[in-house]
Amino acid sequence: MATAAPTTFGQAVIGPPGSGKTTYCLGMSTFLAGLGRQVAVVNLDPANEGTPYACAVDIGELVTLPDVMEALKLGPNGGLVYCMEYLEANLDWLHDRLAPLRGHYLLFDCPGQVELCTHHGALRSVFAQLARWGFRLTAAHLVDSHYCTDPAKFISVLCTSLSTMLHVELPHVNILSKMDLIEQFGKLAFNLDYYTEVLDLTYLLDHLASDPFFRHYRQLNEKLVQLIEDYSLVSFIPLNIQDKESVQRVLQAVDKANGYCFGVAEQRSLEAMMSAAVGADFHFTSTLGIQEKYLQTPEEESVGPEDMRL
Ligand SMILES: Nc1nc2c(ncn2[C@@H]2O[C@H](COP(=O)(O)OP(=O)(O)OP(=O)(O)O)[C@@H](O)[C@H]2O)c(=O)[nH]1
Repeated sequence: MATAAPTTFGQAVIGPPGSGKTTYCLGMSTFLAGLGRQVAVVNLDPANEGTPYACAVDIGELVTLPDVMEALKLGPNGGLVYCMEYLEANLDWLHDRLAPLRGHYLLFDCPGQVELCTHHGALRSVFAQLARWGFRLTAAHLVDSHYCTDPAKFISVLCTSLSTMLHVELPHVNILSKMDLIEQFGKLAFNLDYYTEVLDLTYLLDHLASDPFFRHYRQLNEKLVQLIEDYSLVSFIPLNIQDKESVQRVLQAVDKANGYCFGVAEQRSLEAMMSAAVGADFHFTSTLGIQEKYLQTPEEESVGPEDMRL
């Protein structure tokens, strides 16, 4: 009698270019290996030339962006779309490469082109096929946290995150990456939990209206914000990939989303179910902790750099 393939859990790591996907795959795979999970990273980004992690499967064996651009005289965007359509048409290649990795915990490093996750069909159909083959993936969607410091950019991040959630059709965790750099380009207008919980965006609209340029677009922004609030799906988990605590918080959310925490392995069942039950509380207190770590308080701001020296 044929034995059933072991359930394979993992993450599809997606997000705009430069949001930190490859760095996340390296950091998360190291963290998971430390926990004792048998982890493997699959590079599905044909633009990645040389990855910092050891690749168990590399799309570069099937198709590369430079080859496609040269052969078909396409630019980088058209080339990437073609590569993903090529992968979609050659899923048996992926199936064969993944077969020996059944039972591993898989991280898929995906290309960053935004339309692949918001409206183009190729990547979505790759994910759908993976689900049919029994891979239980969570989409780990990274966005650069410094967008929080600009209300207009934050609204567009919310729109992109929402359409990605609706399009990709996987259990989904939105992540604000590079928390250590959040205030690199300006101060946050509100506490961090305002941006992570996404509960009431009216204040953001008011803040935006103080800018003479955006005042003219108030109605448009109102409608966008209303759409995001009506769906009530988008929220974020802050991450600094160098900080183990924040990597662990992301992993908890990911494990909850794809059901890994309810599995039989590890001594985790009860504890994991409890963490699922108190998730809302935990998330709130953890955001406060992160705020204290990475954002300056008004008192600290009033102290000059000399005063802060020990
Ligand atoms: N300070 C800081 N830098 C980070 C963090 N995560 C990623 N980076 C940096 O951000 C830059 C982009 O990271 P990548 O991992 O290449 O981003 P990517 O999303 O894979 O980029 P593409 O492959 O172009 O889509 C690199 O210089 C990383 O070192 C973080 O948590 N903190």
